[in-house]
Amino acid sequence: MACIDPFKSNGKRFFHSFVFAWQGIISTVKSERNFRIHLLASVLVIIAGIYFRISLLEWIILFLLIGGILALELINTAIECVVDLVMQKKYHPLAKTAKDVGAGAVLVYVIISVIIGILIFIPKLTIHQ
Ligand SMILES: Nc1ncnc2c1ncn2[C@@H]1O[C@H](COP(=O)(O)OP(=O)(O)OP(=O)(O)O)[C@@H](O)[C@H]1O
Repeated sequence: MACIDPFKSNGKRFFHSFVFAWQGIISTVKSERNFRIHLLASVLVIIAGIYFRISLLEWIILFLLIGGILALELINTAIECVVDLVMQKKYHPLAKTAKDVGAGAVLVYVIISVIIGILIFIPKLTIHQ
């Protein structure tokens, strides 16, 4: 939360915000199987990019897609946590909508990323044969 501790120096606050963000990423890696799958897929895509010697523009596109998926998955996890915290195991159609829409956002980005990945790598596969 902004301005929660006015006595902390700006430098310390800046450093702490990195530590908290890193803690959020680590807890998502530990708790979310989908996030781990996306991380593994990202590593495989990077290895494929090195193997096929893709262009600078293709690297930029790939990193935008990888970063987008991981960031969206983190936001989706945050939505799930807030819903679970508020609902305390109670059922509500709006809680379902919130979770399903968050998951849908990730799915849309994954589908687009797969299509772009195919457009980048399929021509390279045919050239290599
Ligand atoms: N409190 C709730 N009220 C209504 N529907 C819910 C609630 N919690 C989860 N759901 C719905 O139940 C289904 C499964 O949810 P669940 O929480 O098990 O998985 P998730 O959070 O969507 O994803 P993950 O696999 O990452 O845990 C989803 O359709 C979700 O929208």
